[in-house]
Amino acid sequence: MTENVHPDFPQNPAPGFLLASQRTESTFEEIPVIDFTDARSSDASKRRALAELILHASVNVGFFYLKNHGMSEKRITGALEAGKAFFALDTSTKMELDIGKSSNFKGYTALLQENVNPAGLGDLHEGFDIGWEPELPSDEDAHTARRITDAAMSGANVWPSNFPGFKEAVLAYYHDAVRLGKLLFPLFALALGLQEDFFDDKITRPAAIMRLLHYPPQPRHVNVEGRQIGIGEHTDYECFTLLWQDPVGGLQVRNAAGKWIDAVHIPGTLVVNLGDQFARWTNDVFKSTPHRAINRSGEERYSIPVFFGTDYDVPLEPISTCVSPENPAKYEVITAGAYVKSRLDATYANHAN
Ligand SMILES: O=C(O)CCC(=O)C(=O)O
Ligand SMILES: [Fe+2]
Repeated sequence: MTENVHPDFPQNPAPGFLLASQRTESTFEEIPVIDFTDARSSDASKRRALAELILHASVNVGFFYLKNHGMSEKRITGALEAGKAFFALDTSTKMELDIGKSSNFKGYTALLQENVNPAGLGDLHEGFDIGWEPELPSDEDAHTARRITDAAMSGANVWPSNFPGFKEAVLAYYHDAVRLGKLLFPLFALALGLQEDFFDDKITRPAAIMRLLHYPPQPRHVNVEGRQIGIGEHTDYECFTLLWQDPVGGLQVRNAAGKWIDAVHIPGTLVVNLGDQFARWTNDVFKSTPHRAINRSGEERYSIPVFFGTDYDVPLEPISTCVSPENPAKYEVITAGAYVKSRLDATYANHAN
């Protein structure tokens, strides 16, 4: 035990240990801000202290802001501008990349085409989705064997033709985000009382899905009891999400008392939230918290989530620190890929138009 680490944070926790951390009342009013500087520290006690902050945010809120995350502002602006230019194209050009035509959930989602909340009438945003793409050809060679067992939503990305610079700007952001995600996994492992490298062989070709999102202003007459909003109430499907949002605002997080807490824009930060793969893996010690977005600003809103799952062939087996004889595993074991695909199928099958 190092002096910076809380005594409740043992190095070799027993099975069931983290069940004691299960939140009972997530009536949070604020979303914590966590400084990520120590993620890159060579001092293990600093990384463990950071992991402890992440543990608390994960069991009590399911959301936190990351500051000093290290992502390049230039790349963020590049991806944002690329998204704005893409969404400004005419609808027929965008519909050439219609996600509905894709067998692996890649491409363009028109306004109201998606519906994350089955009680909703379609989500008031348009989007552009990509999945894994290697940064260097050698990344791909190293994982050829894995491709064979990949789930249905892996496979080639689609890109607009005659649109110079778009693919480069989007992929530059994507690879920055993947690097950041790969730094977060070891911290979540430490937070769960696991070896820091627990996820390493499970994220060789991570199921990182990136979306460019555009939320037009909410028309006043359409807000039928919240049933047609920017993105309806939902939980995310993967392990965690890294979200960049512009200053327009509109993201809200629901606490256990049913109160919507604004996840306001904090300059220089990214929002991290946990998803259902982690909830399943941790037997609900990490809970994925419901959230939604409503753009009431009267301005256009843009955001860029990247959803981080493990490699698609990894089974979501409950983690030992989160299971005990009194609290047996709640969820059936399923591969990460099969789980995410089932959720994506539902999202696109639900749409109201
Ligand atoms: O755009 C946002 O602020 C939230 C997006 C979101 O929750 C999602 O895409 O899952
Ligand atoms: Fe979400």
